[in-house]
Amino acid sequence: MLDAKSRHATGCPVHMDLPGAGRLAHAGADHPPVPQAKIGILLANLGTPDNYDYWSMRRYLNEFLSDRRVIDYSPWIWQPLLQLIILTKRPFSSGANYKSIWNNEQGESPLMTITKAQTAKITTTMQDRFGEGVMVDFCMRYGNPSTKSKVAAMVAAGCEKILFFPLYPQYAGATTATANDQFFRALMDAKWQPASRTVPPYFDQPSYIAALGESVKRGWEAADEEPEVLVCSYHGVPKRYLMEGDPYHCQCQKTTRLLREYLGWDESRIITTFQSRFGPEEWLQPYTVEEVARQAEKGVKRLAVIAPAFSADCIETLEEINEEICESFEEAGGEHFTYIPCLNDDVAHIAALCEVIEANLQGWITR
Ligand SMILES: C=CC1=C(C)c2cc3[nH]c(cc4nc(cc5[nH]c(cc1n2)c(C)c5CCC(=O)O)C(CCC(=O)O)=C4C)c(C)c3C=C
Ligand SMILES: [Fe+2]
Ligand SMILES: [Fe+2]
Repeated sequence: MLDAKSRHATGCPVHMDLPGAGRLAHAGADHPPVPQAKIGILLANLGTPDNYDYWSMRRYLNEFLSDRRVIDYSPWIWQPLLQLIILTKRPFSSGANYKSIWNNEQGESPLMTITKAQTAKITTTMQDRFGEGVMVDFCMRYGNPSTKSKVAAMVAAGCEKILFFPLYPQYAGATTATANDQFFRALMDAKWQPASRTVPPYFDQPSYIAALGESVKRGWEAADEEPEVLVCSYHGVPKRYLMEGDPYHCQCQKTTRLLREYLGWDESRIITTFQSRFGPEEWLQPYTVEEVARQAEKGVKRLAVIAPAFSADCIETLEEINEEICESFEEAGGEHFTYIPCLNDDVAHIAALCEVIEANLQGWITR
């Protein structure tokens, strides 16, 4: 009869160091199942409501706007304002905006549909390169699928290493850092904690800039008449965050410069602006909605907007840029407004993201 130690050794793939399929689960009364070792690549985006009704919107906005990386006021002051005023009104107005862009066929928001498409394509590329030992999935910082549930699923599937990739080209505390915080919180629950890495911002990756540049060229070709000015509209943050050391503003400015250099344009044709201001504080300037009106007042008739901070089209691009910002330009005398879509699951974008992933897998796996 085997004693406990040798029973463990007979079945446990880690202990026995069995190669390949030999690692498949041994389970018994005296040992948990141990799956084949894998590397997990977990993509992360911001999150989106499950639906556009009041309660779905309220749940989502509550989680989002209670995050102190997003709004850093003292909870003693902020929470009463949020719970009693903002969350009684905003779920209705934001819900109506979401309804206008909803993917009714799949019953989800565009951000969800696009993130799924990106994940499917990245999975194919990564498994072609590295085989079945690599597992790709996505999670959201707010709402579903939660970061916690996806980290738990990767650990249960045998991921002994996880590469966590927040899909924001530019770093911001309100996006990249809070996604990473949530990832590390999820790891706190793991008995067997995987080795983990987070992917740094990739705004200066040449293949990302080239993908943006090619999408601008396509936008120029598709426009009825060639636009005179390109506005690079980034999601805003309070100006105070820049003054307190957040590099987001600088990385946005540099993205525009690299894009301009890629296109070979001079500075008069391309502008950096910031959108989606929220609350009474000053945010990064110039505000997109005001700048497009100023351009029209200066005589610009044909203007294009691109949103390089978003890896996928979402409420902020499909609704805010295409409607509110377009209206502001046209009301001030502008005639042709072109919105250049986000890179989404475009071939060049997927190739750029896979290049970033592969660079960050160095030392863990090679082709
Ligand atoms: C209130 C403060 C906010 C900060 C700071 C902020 C930063 C920030 N956000 C993104 C990307 C996205 N934001 C999205 C939606 C969204 N953002 C805020 C507020 C702040 N964002 C709100 C209240 C909402 C919800 C919609 C609304 O009620 O207006 C989304 C879209 C999600 C979707 O479902 O489509 C994205 C993506 C970045 C990149 C950023 C700072 C760098
Ligand atoms: Fe936002
Ligand atoms: Fe700067």
